Amino acid sequence: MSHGAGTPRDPIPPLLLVGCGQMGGAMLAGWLAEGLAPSVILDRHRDTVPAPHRVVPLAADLPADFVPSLIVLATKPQKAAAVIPDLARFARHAPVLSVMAGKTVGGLADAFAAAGAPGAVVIRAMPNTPSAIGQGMTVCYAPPPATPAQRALCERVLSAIGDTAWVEAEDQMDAVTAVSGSGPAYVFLLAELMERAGIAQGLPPALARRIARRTVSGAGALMERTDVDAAELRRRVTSPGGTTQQALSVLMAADAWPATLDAAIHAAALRARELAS
Ligand SMILES: NC(=O)C1=CN([C@@H]2O[C@H](COP(=O)(O)OP(=O)(O)OC[C@H]3O[C@@H](n4cnc5c(N)ncnc54)[C@H](O)[C@@H]3O)[C@@H](O)[C@H]2O)C=CC1
Ligand SMILES: O=C(O)[C@@H]1CCC=N1
Repeated sequence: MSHGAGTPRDPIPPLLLVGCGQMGGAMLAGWLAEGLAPSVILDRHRDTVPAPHRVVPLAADLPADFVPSLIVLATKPQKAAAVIPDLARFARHAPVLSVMAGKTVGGLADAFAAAGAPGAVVIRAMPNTPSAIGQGMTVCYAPPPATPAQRALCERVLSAIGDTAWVEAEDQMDAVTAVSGSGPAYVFLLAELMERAGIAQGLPPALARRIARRTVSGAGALMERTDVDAAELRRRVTSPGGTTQQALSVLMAADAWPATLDAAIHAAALRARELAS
């Protein structure tokens, strides 16, 4: 997130980023754009990072002299057990920020303890992919052992790539995951379906694609710049007896979007709970 010309900030503290796929890569892009202290990325599927950062394919290749301020865990939840033993030596000195869906701070701290880092502090965050352009939404949860300084460190790192919020109850992270973690996919699906429907209505594919994408991004940008409720912004498009009202009578039928989105978000939250184990 830009902090304005003429107000240079210290770089984001050095990170050990473990897992640099879709989400880790999106966060890294955001951090690189904001200025990141020399950091190390562990992922055998990532070839390069700009200097002075380093990428290593295997935990055995992690530089012995590297002292990260924060370990960002961004592998799939199913890989957590495999990767944690290699990170224990770092977790004795730096907090761990897990962005993995479902995985609880207690379960992760236990895994670090079993791997030889009994005092490891794990903080959870649920970011989303617009972090790549500083437009992310990240919600965090810190358990009681986390110090104010450790919370502030996570806030510094995550606020560099978008908006942040904190919850006091860890079980809310599953609902957050279902709304804002997975949420960009719902919005991209909307663009996809609008494009397809435009083509079905006879538009040239390139034009259908362009107007669908621009409508979604323009509506998002408009919402970003106002506190007006989404429902009111919707009403402002809806002329009585006009075209939008006809469309919304389909979309807003009780068994249409209201029920569908509710069921979708419920399913995602349930899945997050399952991923805990
Ligand atoms: N994709 C998204 O939009 C979001 C994902 N997340 C979370 O982020 C995590 C990663 O998800 P994605 O980036 O989508 O998955 P991904 O599959 O794109 O990335 C995972 C990366 O981890 C790497 N990896 C696997 N084993 C490793 C190991 N032992 N050491 C180091 N790196 C290893 C893989 O090579 C891969 O690049 C998941 O836990 C997910 O719940 C959270 C919010 C949003
Ligand atoms: O689909 C997933 O499980 C991850 C978590 C939120 C977004 N992607």
